Amino acid sequence: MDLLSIKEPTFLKECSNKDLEDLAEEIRSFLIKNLSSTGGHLGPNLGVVELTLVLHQLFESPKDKFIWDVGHQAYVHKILTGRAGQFDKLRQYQGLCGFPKRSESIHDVWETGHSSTSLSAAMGMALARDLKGTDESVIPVIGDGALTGGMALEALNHIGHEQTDMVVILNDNEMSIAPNVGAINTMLGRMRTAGKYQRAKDDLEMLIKKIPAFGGRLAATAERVKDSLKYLLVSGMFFEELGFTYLGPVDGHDLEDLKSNITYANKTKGPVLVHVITKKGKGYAPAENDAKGTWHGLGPYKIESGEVVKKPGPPSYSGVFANTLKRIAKDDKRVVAITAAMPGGTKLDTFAAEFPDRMYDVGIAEQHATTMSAGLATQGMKPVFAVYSTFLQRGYDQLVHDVCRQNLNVFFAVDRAGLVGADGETHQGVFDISYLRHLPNMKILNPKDENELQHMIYTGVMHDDGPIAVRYPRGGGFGVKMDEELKQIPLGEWEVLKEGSDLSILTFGTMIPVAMEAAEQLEKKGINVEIVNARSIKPLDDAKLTELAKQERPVLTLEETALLGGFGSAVLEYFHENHFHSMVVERMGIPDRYIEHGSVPQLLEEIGLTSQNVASAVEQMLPRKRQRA
Ligand SMILES: Cc1ncc(C[n+]2csc(CCOP(=O)(O)OP(=O)(O)O)c2C)c(N)n1
Ligand SMILES: CC(=O)[C@@H](O)[C@H](O)COP(=O)(O)O
Ligand SMILES: [Mg+2]
Repeated sequence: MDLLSIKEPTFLKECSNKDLEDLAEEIRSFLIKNLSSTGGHLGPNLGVVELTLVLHQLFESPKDKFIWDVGHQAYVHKILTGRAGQFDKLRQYQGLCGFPKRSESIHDVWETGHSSTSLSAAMGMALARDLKGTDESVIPVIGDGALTGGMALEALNHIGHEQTDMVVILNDNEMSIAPNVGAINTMLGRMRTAGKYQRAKDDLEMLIKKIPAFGGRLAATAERVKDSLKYLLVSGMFFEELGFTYLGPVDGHDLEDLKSNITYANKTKGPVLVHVITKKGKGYAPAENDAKGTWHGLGPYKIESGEVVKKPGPPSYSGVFANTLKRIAKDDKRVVAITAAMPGGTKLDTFAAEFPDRMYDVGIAEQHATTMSAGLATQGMKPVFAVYSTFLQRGYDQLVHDVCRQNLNVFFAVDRAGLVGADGETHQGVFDISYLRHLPNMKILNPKDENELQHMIYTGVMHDDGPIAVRYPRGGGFGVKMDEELKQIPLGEWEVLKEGSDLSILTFGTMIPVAMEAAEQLEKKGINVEIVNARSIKPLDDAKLTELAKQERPVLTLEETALLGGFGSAVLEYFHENHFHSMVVERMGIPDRYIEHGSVPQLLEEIGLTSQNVASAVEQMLPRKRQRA
């Protein structure tokens, strides 16, 4: 079948299992071929081909609602709902989103990207259904990794209590990005190997019903026998105890097993959890045999060899972070590294290789990681929580209530700070300055390159006056020379990169090269601007700001972060609070909207964070300054 001809999934109703098997093969070839050029989340999607086909055959999307947790595994769903033709632009500027997107299709009823939200959203939809008296099915699909997220457990607790009709599909492939971790994963392991519990339970109930009723005593005893047998048949009846009917383990690549169990689940009152066992990367050997998580999400690759196309270049910021932390941890025994299910992305897996007892992967549990770090700090340890900017949002109250308010020495290595590109709206790391800066006791540093990063990592570890965050972008540095000796970067001290008297551009990190280019363009017009590396976001460099104010020097702030509450806001606040009311200040940064997927250069162009725009902003400011003179 030509996948590009699919407009709606209704054709699946007429498909035999053989048709579905053929379709599964086509979909796998389509994914392997297309993603070899575009990149994307190949492993997760290869694992859910049969599951997605069965779901769309048994249910009526969008009346029946599929909620894909994280949503990185929704490519098959997108193919079956008429979007195969858009995969050549997957995760590209103005192309197909890598996650469910309600503006893309009526079949995308819930947007995801961050983990562990599906059960809560599903509960909301199910309660609305019951209040409206409609009869659609609500089917969240959550992975074993996403199940380690606290939100998922909060939702299970509530759903089980309310006994709300819902079919929860637990897609268990024993993998998060890396191999899954935690006690729940271990429990699932026991369930994965246990027999077909549900059948045994039904048979048992049938048997008990046949026992002649010699009065309640025998029946009551039989009931107790059945309940105790549960614990024999399936270890850790975690879900049943929470009020779910547990079905499983189900072979997630066997169409009949999937159909019979999901059909049974949909006919069962109350919440049902179908424990589906899948193989991540199914059907493509390099992805199937992926022990580390390389094939979870990746760039282009060579199909035949499975060789990932590596772009040569300087070391990644994440790599510099991890290497520097290893160097410090050798002598500083206080250092403990923490990740929330991102050992590979943060490169803490390399730290764990050297210090296996001093790196903790807590699962997709940023809230727990943040407060556990606070606990470690109370005991004189130096916790270093490496976390993507966007995922640290998940631990906001823990940042406020546990870390900053108690002024504890926690070091946040905020990775993927700034635009990340292909992952789009849900992953852009553009809010951390806004959500960290206003917290009393928090300090924030941002390096101009990988050499300054290594010094800031050292500064972060040595800092012993409360919490500190060092933020750095996704990808590689500039290939600058790395100093031999590590030194501390003084907080509240900026660095003049280029002298100039007409106007000062205050900027940091990835925007410095943009400012430098703008300065060159302006010099050709006889305009001489100063460029300042405002590497200390909090505290600001008060002396420098006062000097600029006394000179009544116009100031342009430039940042690859949200304008609202960002660095430019801090500068404005400073001038206002110190009554420098005549200062001319303009700010350039991320506007008050969500930035979709695309390459970072394309997104910067769309937003207007380009050297040309910086140069024209400066030119427009200067006459104003002259007017004031
Ligand atoms: C709050 C949050 N933290 C971390 C991530 C990064 N992340 C994306 S997918 C993933 C693993 C998901 O594992 P699982 O749910 O089992 O899905 P699978 O990839 O195995 O299909 C992680 C940690 C995220 N998306 N959201
Ligand atoms: C879906 C998800 O959240 C992760 O797979 C994320 O896409 C990883 O991002 P990096 O590729 O920047 O590590
Ligand atoms: Mg998984």
